[in-house]
Amino acid sequence: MADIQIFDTTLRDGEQSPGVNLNKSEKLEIAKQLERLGVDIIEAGFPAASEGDFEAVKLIADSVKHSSVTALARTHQKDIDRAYEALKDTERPRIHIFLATSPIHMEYKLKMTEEEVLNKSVEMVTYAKERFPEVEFSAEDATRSDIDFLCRLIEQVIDAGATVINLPDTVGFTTPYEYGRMFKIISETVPNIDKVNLSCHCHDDLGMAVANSIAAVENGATQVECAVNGIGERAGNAALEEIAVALEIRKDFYPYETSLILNEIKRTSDIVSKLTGMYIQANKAVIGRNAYAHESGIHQDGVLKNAETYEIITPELVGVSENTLFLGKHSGRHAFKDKVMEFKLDLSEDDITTAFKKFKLLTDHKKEVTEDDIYTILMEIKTADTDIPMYKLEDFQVNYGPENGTESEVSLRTPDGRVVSNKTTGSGSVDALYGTIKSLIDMELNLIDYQLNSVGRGKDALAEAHLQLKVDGQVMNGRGSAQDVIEASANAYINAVNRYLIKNTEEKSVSVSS
Ligand SMILES: CC(=O)SCCNC(=O)CCNC(=O)[C@H](O)C(C)(C)COP(=O)(O)OP(=O)(O)OC[C@H]1O[C@@H](n2cnc3c(N)ncnc32)[C@H](O)[C@@H]1OP(=O)(O)O
Ligand SMILES: CC(C)C(=O)C(=O)O
Ligand SMILES: [Mg+2]
Repeated sequence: MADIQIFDTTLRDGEQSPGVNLNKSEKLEIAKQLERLGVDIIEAGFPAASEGDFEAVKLIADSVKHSSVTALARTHQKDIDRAYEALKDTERPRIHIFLATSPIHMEYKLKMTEEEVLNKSVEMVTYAKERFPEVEFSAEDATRSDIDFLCRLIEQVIDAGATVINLPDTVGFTTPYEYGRMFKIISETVPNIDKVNLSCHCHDDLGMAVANSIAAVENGATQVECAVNGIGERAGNAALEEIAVALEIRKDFYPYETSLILNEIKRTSDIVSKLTGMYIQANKAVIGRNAYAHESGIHQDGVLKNAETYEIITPELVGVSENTLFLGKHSGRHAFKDKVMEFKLDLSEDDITTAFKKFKLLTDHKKEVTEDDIYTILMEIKTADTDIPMYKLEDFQVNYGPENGTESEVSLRTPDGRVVSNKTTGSGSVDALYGTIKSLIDMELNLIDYQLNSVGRGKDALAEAHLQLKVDGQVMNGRGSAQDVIEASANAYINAVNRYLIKNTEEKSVSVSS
């Protein structure tokens, strides 16, 4: 077993990032990639929070084989029962129970005394242990808790059957020295601490989540909780890729092994970024676009003479490669399939046929089809895997008119198979287009956020639009790509509406059958 267990919370704490809203198939794609990355534990969600979360955790638990799957629960029997229902068929189930231990959380949020928190924790760990072989207990807001109370509580929940004790820095308040000292005190004071794995869970409010996690490891933590691209509540969680690469590059200093397959990092980061719509800043450590670029003359000169003058991480280590050319206009299905299999996605023959058709269409317009383009196509196919009737863009036209406004005409196929059309005017191309689509859909639609990016470089790069749309009061993310920016924008808008239909149809069918 590796010295440090990697507990990935991208699908739970990561999904708590404002505006992130993944559906079941998107969560499954991310979970499978986390498994390929070699994470030890995947926190798949919070089953008691919603039917959608329950379904996603169950799907992941039933599909993932090489990582342990866990789910979050409050100290309520019904949360633990719900987690048990979702996880019971996975090979290595773990429950993750939490309760806050800081004075401010106990007094104002929970309205409980120290003794009540202690007794409830013991009671629920005991209850969970009758159902799960692995029980993780988190003392929420541990870094603002009284250390003597924390030690007393930890000792008792270990006696009740906890196998992992997590000490979260819930509000990103601590510093490396202070957090390390807390782990040291707990390791030296709690008499039965050697029976459990100690875990850290850091938030990045003061920009110290990764440094704090490493300080915890230096002081006895054997599990690190983190999220891909550092996503998570508020400023996010400690970034998995930064912790993994820091431990690897500085192994002279940190002699700890993890079971991560480092050259899967870039692929994992790309999937998470694409599906969550959370873009990665160019200068982000390890996976940012500029992380391996050398701009200034003296640096370029040094790198040409010896790359190690300015490069401590090689791009290959984390799977960053030149965005290589894919196949061309004259490629056949066999060669295409061979190349596509290199992405290691779980693709059916139907998926490959659909992807091949889209690839051929693209080669009609785009001179250079890259791996990124194909990846975008494959991700769209993988995550739109549903029989639920949806809206489809049939045709559109936008006529830019600076004086009388821009005119847009759109034809949509509705979920019940009709084709509806309308023409409206707006203040710009996207405004006009969205106004027309909105007029064709009988729901309350309000655009909250819209972003446009290019996939890859060059004038014929694919455009990728991401947006947030309030659909009948629920905030939905939408994503669309196309070679044309207007078409990508239309696809993203319709995608958000369709995601709403999928979410609500799935939730309805679950509550009818349960
Ligand atoms: C630090 C973290 O990341 S914690 C995880 C945060 N994640 C989430 O909250 C997931 C999304 N949440 C939800 O969907 C909802 O909040 C639910 C379904 C979990 C609960 O919804 P509701 O029942 O409507 O309660 P609401 O969210 O308003 O308030 C939370 C309640 O849980 C209580 N609570 C909070 N933490 C815990 C805990 N660990 N154990 C037991 N009760 C808790 C609060 O005190 C409050 O109780 P109250 O209603 O008696 O005042
Ligand atoms: C639920 C716990 C582990 C959490 O996310 C936090 O305290 O930040
Ligand atoms: Mg957290």
